[in-house]
Amino acid sequence: MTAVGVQPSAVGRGDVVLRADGLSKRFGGLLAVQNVSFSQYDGEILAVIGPNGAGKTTLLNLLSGVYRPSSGRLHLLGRDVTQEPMEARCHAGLGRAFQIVRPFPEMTVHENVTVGALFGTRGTTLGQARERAYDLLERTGLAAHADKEAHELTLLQDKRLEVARALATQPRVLLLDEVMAGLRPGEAQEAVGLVRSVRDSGVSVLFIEHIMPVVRDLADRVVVMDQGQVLAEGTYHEVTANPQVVAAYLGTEEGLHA
Ligand SMILES: Nc1ncnc2c1ncn2[C@@H]1O[C@H](COP(=O)(O)OP(=O)(O)OP(=O)(O)O)[C@@H](O)[C@H]1O
Repeated sequence: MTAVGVQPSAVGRGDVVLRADGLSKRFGGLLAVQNVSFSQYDGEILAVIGPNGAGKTTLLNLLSGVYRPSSGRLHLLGRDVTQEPMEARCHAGLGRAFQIVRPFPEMTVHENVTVGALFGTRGTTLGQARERAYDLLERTGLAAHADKEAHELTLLQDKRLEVARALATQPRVLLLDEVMAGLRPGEAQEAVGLVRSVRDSGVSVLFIEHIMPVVRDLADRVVVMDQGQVLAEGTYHEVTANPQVVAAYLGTEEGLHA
C-alpha cells in the first residue's frame, strides 16, 4: 500500500470503464454541467474537484442516473447507458455511496449489507446475499460490529457501512460522494486506506472531495470543474500548479489548500 502523503503511482491505461462525452445538464436558465467529457480507466481512482457550485454533485447525479443529461452521452463498460435508469446502471456495474449515510437504523449492520446484496444484483439468493455481506464486513473492517444495530455505529463506521452497502451490488465502478465529510484527519486517513483497498480489489473509484490532502493521497488523476465545465485534468500536482485552477479557488493558493 502506498504510504500516506506519497504520490500514488500512475495506473497503466487499460480499458475505459466510464466515458462521458459532452454531458450537459440544464436547470431552467442555468447550465449546471456544461459539455463535460472525460474517460476513467480500469483500476483508476479519479477525483472530481472544484469550488462550491462547480457542478460536481450534478455530474455525479448524471453518472449514477439520478438525472438524464440535457445533452451528451455516457458509456459504462462500453455500453451506452445514457437513457438507462439508476437500477439498470447499478445492475450494469455502477455503485454509489453517499455523503449522508442512510442505513436502516433498526436493522443490524449485517442485515443492511445483505439488503444491498439482494437488491443490487439480479438472481442472488438470500443465502448468497448473507454470505457476501459477511465477506464485505470483513473487507471493510466491520466484522466485529455485524450484529450491532446500524444506529449504534460511529461516523467512521457509518462510512464503512455505506461503502460496504455500495460494494454489495458488486460494482466495477464505485462513485463516492464526499464520503470523507465530517471525519477527523486520522479517520479520513483510515477511510483513504479503505478506498485504496477497494481499488486493489478491482473496482475503479470516482470520487468528489473537498479535502485536498485526501485528493493528493488517493487520486491517480484529477478532473477540476468550475462553473459547470472541466477546467483542467491531470495528476494532483499538475492541476494544483495550474494558474487557472488556483484562480478558480478564490484566486489564491491558500484557497486551494484550505
Ligand atoms: N436541482 C437543481 N435545480 C436547480 N439548480 C440546481 C439543482 N442542483 C444544482 N443546481 C445548481 O447547479 C449548480 C451546480 O451545483 P452542484 O451542487 O452540482 O455543485 P457542486 O460543485 O456539487 O457544489 P458543492 O461543492 O457546493 O456541493 C449550482 O449553481 C446549483 O445551485
